[in-house]
Amino acid sequence: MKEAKKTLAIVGCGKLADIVVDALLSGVLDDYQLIGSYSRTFEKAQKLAERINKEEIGYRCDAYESISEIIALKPDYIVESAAPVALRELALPALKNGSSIVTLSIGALADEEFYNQVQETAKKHGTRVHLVSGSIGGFDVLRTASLMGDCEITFDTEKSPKSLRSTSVYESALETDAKKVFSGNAKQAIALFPTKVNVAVAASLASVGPENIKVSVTSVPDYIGDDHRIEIKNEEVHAIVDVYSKTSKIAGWSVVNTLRNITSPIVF
Ligand SMILES: NC(=O)C1=CN([C@@H]2O[C@H](COP(=O)(O)OP(=O)(O)OC[C@H]3O[C@@H](n4cnc5c(N)ncnc54)[C@H](O)[C@@H]3O)[C@@H](O)[C@H]2O)C=CC1
Ligand SMILES: O=C([O-])CC(=O)C(=O)O
Repeated sequence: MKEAKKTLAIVGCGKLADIVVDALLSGVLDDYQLIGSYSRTFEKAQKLAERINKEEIGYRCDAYESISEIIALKPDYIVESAAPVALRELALPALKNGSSIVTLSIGALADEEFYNQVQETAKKHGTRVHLVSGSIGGFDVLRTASLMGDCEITFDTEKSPKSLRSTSVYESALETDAKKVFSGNAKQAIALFPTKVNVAVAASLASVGPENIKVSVTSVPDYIGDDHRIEIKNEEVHAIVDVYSKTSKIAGWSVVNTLRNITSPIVF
């Protein structure tokens, strides 16, 4: 018997959400139907819903004006592609109401109390939170190496000063001189760059925790894209996961990959 399609809603209708819709429309996510969208700006949610509706693919997607309306829809999965504050707002009520979450804004989980509440709520209600690989990868080796025993892990990012312009570390000298603009742990990093180092928190959650990973961010003039270099060592294993990406598209595609994995008979 053919399984019923899973229902999906998206919170945060920007560049990465658009990649999920591209995948839905091109048939790469045939096990899902996108039934609801929400974004801080209602027009963006409407625009995303219209992309589904104009194809006349046998169901409708509606745009909503609040996270609570999305939760009330009770979709099987909610894709969060907004910002850590949105994950904070939606996680507990959604998980309680029977929706699992696929999230990009993993930074919200650097707060241990929130992490524990999310974990307990999901467990109690039979729901799950999927942390996507985003702009990095290698969660398998990070989790496995840290299971084996004591390990050390570092996370070093290179970015262009352009992507730091909206942050407190920005100074005009960054346009001409390379500079390490942050050095600390993942909890401190996400507090300083709320939507730019979700990856560092993700790597820490897969290994030693947000306060025990050494994170640095270096600004490099005219750098195009982002490079994230993760290095983990224990007594036996020494692994380096280094992901360069020209744009953040890889993060959108990682949501698609996770959604496919959820319904796949063969699971990575
Ligand atoms: N884990 C990872 O590797 C990565 C994670 N991210 C996360 O994904 C998020 C989305 O990335 P993009 O699509 O590139 O950003 P974007 O700026 O193109 O789109 C985000 C959309 O969400 C909306 N939004 C922002 N805050 C919101 C809130 N509190 N409630 C509802 N809607 C809200 C914005 O209005 C915008 O339409 C980022 O903010 C970041 O937190 C981004 C890149 C990589
Ligand atoms: O795209 C990237 O390189 C990383 C990023 O924005 C994040 O982790 O939030």
